[in-house]
Amino acid sequence: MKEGVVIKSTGSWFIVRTGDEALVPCRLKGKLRLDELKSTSPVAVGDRVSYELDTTTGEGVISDIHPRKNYIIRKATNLSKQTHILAANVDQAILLVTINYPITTSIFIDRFLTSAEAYNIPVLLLFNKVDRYDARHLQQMSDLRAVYEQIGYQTLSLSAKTQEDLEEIKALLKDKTTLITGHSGVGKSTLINRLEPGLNLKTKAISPSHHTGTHTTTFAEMHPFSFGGYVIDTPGIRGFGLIMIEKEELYHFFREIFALSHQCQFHNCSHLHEPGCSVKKAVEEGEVALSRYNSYISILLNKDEKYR
Ligand SMILES: Nc1nc2c(ncn2[C@@H]2O[C@H](COP(=O)(O)OP(=O)(O)OP(=O)(O)O)[C@@H](O)[C@H]2O)c(=O)[nH]1
Ligand SMILES: [Zn+2]
Repeated sequence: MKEGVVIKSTGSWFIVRTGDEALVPCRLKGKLRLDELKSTSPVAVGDRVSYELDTTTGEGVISDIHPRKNYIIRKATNLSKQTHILAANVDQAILLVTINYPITTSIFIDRFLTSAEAYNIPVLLLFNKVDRYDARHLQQMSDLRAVYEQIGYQTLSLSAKTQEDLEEIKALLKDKTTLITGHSGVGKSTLINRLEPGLNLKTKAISPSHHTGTHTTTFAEMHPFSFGGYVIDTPGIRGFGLIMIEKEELYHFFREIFALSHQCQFHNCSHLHEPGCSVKKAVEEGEVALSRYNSYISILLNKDEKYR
């Protein structure tokens, strides 16, 4: 029996990378396929697996998935009840944000942070395209960075296109498995190519016709860094549905709101309109960012369906 890490999945075929860096095409053993009926594919990139190698064909059959440290799931399609495991065993995530070209909204950021908080995955917020910003954009960026730094998220700004020195980012990625995400066109492929020039991921100018088909299931892909570690690219994924989170629990994943909630008059306070709500008081006093509170309300009241 051999072992390796799944670095690519098409749903029925998997590429497994072994300790000696060989890439083995694998299929799933029949029994594993039937097991998790609710999932469109029981194996995801980042999974550690055992497989039997057929030495005549060079192909493997995956017989066992090792226990996962964590995993990220989303709905298989917007309409489906089936889930889709996007990635497993993720150490951290990078959310690539652009103030403009394209605009990344606060609600989009907060939705992602909420998911990551629920999965217990640390997030680094990287603000890209600083070379293109005017004074007003730069001010917006530093305001936004302050909002997230204040609640304990690490932020950095960069230009994936023009910046010479990316050592600070490399050091943060080294020997870890990092999921990278962000709107289409924020520069994910550009950044990954700069970090690992041999990969040659396709980049493209932003087009008005977005690939937002509701019936296509997107698979993530994992690329090894020559300096150690992996990056998981999530092409065309617009966001992560918060499918595991009950409304009553949502505030647990807004860390600064959660921290204040213990002081609310009612232990089951939703922080909407209850008297004696310490969260609303903190928003009024400017201690909790209004944008964060608004994101909380939007998600709670389902006002941002299109960001799913
Ligand atoms: N000016 C400037 N342009 C950038 C920067 N980073 C990326 N771009 C450009 O933005 C466009 C989109 O970049 P991509 O790397 O394809 O974006 P992506 O996030 O991979 O997009 P998807 O693959 O659709 O998810 C390309 O034209 C890049 O050259 C940057 O730091 N500054
Ligand atoms: Zn409250």
